[in-house]
Amino acid sequence: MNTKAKDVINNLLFVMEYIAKWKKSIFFDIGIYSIFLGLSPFIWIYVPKLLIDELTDGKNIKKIAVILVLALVIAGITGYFKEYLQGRFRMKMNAVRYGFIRMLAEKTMKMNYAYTEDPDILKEVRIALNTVNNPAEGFGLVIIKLFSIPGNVIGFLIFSVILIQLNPYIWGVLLVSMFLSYLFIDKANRYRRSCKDELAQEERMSYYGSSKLSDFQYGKDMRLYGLKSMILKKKKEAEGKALQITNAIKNKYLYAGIKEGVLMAVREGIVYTYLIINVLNDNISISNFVLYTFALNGFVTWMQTTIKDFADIWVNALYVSDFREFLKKDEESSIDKGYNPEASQFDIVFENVSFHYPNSKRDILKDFSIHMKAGEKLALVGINGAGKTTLVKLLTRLYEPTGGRILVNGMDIREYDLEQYRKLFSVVFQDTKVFAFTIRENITMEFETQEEEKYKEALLQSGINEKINRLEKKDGTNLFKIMDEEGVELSGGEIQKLSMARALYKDGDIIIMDEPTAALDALAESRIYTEFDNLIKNKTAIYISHRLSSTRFCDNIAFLEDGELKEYGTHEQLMRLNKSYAAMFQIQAEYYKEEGHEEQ
Ligand SMILES: Nc1ncnc2c1ncn2[C@@H]1O[C@H](COP(=O)(O)OP(=O)(O)OP(=O)(O)O)[C@@H](O)[C@H]1O
Repeated sequence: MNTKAKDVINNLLFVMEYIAKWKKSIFFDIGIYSIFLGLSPFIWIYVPKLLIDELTDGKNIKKIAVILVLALVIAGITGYFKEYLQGRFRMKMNAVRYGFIRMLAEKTMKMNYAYTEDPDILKEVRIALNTVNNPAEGFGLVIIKLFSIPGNVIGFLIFSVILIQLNPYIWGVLLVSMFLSYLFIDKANRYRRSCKDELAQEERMSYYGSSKLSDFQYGKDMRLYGLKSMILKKKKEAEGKALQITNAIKNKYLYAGIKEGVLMAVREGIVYTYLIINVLNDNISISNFVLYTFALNGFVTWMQTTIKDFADIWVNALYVSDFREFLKKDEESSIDKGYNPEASQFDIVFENVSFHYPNSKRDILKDFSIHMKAGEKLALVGINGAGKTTLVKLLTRLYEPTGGRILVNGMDIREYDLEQYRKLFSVVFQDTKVFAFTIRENITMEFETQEEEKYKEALLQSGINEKINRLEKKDGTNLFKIMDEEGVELSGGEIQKLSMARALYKDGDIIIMDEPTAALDALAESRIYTEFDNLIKNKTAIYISHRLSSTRFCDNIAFLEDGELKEYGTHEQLMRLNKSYAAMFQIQAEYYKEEGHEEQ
């Protein structure tokens, strides 16, 4: 068996495995539906023959009426059940498809974070999404075809028996034409599949454009910088290319259709000539002529449907490969040994750590070493782009060092169970993201708040309670108007307070604050400074800030320059050293004196 056929079979087994897991009853529905589908057309093949026989020979009106009524009742019942089963099946098919969508979403979340900025991987995400998102493609189509193929095969076999009785050669002609039809459709299907990467690329650009145009968070920049026309142009260009690709695909199917039409003319010509000659020579009765013509038509329709079903299931089962390939992508923990970081305090060691981002050769960190004792509060300072946030990303295992290692309580952080390890951290990011959920949900990140007291304390300590108290629905207010027209938008400072509340509620054992007060007003900032010890308690903490006055309440200061640790010590030691840190501090102090804010 060639590898493609093996892939198709493995993929079908994969889909069936999950159907069995999530919606076993589908198999029962398939069985019943197949019987109805396979047998129902025979009513309309045999009924005309029986009627003609009765009309020409028996002429028994009662018998004719019984045949007709029985046929109509059976046709009505089978028709109803077919519709009913189809409707039921579609619902179940969607339930299974949603399962695969969830599987994809979970995988994307577990995927190595570095992949999220790799354009090739993003294209693969798009392709995998296409495989699950559209019910008429990929998984959806495979499941639908699994539903109809058995019935079609039953019908095909019964038609074959009738036709072989007529003439095996005629049946042979039909089979050959069926094989040729399959080749025509398969060629078009293969062409469509060969376009998937290119199409996904253009669709991604088009989707990016639509999502940004309709995302009100981008609205300000777009309006003020007149970005709308540029984005629309890029989107239109991508859509134009996508249309070109889909048009070329459509033409391939059109061409397959023309070839199929010619084939049909030849096939029908041969078969009808044969039948007519036999009727004229009295080898076939008129009622059998009718039976055979109906059987022929039925067989051809059946054949076409079955061929299309097989060709569709073949190509769409291959799309399932894209999805499965994506599931195999590296997850975040390369040497995860599943250790649980159990302790009440944690020390952190960066040991000769070097790092460059994927797709970039520039070393952001160079041989960086530092030792933070358990409970130590470290201020990380340096100019823009020095590598401070990158250090945090490495410590929280969003990226892995390209050289050296990071130890927490003496163990290489990659050996910890990732989920348990991440529970250690309460991080306030510079660019915290909030979701279109309630304020409470945005803080607790839980469906139902687990610790009410801790939650209330976090609201108070972060200062976000003042905003909440002014809202009619308090912390039940939704953010943004995307889901709720009464939703609110928070200011930059309020988002920062929310982010602080989120970190405090999480109550991680290691606290990281990356510019936590950059958007806060002077009062809110000073409250964070005075409350700092109370907020951090005896936990290990990293505080990144350009406001050097904030470094005063940290035990040590690490001054980074160009990815290297240039100065390290207490504020007094670095001031005595009188180098870059001291110079920076003096400049800020001067400014504050001039502005009339006495810093020291
Ligand atoms: N995903 C990325 N891919 C490539 N380069 C990146 C990426 N993220 C950051 N960088 C680069 O890494 C360097 C260090 O960035 P980082 O955010 O760590 O600096 P920082 O010291 O926190 O700066 P700031 O004070 O402005 O916040 C920057 O030059 C930045 O351009």
